[in-house]
Amino acid sequence: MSTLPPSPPSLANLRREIDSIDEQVHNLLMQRADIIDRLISVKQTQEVGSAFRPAREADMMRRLVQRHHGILPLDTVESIWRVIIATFTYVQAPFSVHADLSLGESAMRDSARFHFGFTVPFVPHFSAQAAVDGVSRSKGDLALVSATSSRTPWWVALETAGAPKIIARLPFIERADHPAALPVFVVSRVADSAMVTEVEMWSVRVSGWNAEIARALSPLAEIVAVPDTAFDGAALLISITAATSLEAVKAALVEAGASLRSSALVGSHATRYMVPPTGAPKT
Ligand SMILES: C=C(O[C@@H]1C=C(C(=O)O)C=C[C@H]1O)C(=O)O
Repeated sequence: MSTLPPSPPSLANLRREIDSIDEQVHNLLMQRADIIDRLISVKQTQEVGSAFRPAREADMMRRLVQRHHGILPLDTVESIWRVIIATFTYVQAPFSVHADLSLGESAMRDSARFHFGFTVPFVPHFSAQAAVDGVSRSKGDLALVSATSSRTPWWVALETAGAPKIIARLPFIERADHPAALPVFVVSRVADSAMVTEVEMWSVRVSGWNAEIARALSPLAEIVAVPDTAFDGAALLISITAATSLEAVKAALVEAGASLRSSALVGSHATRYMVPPTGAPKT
């Protein structure tokens, strides 16, 4: 005698399961929000510029990727958590995101919306300098500027004590097919204790800058350069990772024929974190 195969669950039952999960997710988010009041007083959020904590956020995003599995796309989980985290930061201390649109509007807008959602106000600017000025005038706003190219040496404005600093590089989780892949620096004022110092960002001014020197330096460090005609030189924004040192980069600059005029630390961020493209075959 053959037994009948178990009948598949009804659509109505599956929808009841989904409704129950949605309710739990919503309740948990409201519980998460209930913690904010207590967090504000413990963290003294109001006293130090932005409530944004780059070290904590980079760590949370990495753990999210590490525990994620299954058919739900990583893009979706990452964007949901970016909106959760950015909105909770905003609820602690309202801030705006000032974005430089001068190098292309759509990619920058995608990055801002992916990383900060639609609740955090978006303020468009037509130069990196203007976006950074917007942050300098504010208490806890953030600026988003390209991390790979620039028309002006906007980072020079970060050299003074009390000026905002580069605090993060987005996306936190890099991959070849990232939906908001534009490499972006976040500039803001945050508590020193909240900074990640794995990659230091240095503003270095040199004279005698040319394409050959840029080529000689490229294996050693990532550099954004803006020519400075007054000194036949350049304003450089240099990433110093654990694999190199400012001294080594300076020595290579001099070796290649440039002379150093000044250097100043203008921020730091977490080590870049790469995952394979979504759907890439496992190796
Ligand atoms: C909640 C905090 O503040 C912000 C919001 C976070 C969140 O919602 O998880 C995480 C880091 C901060 O940018 C915190 O500092 O822990």
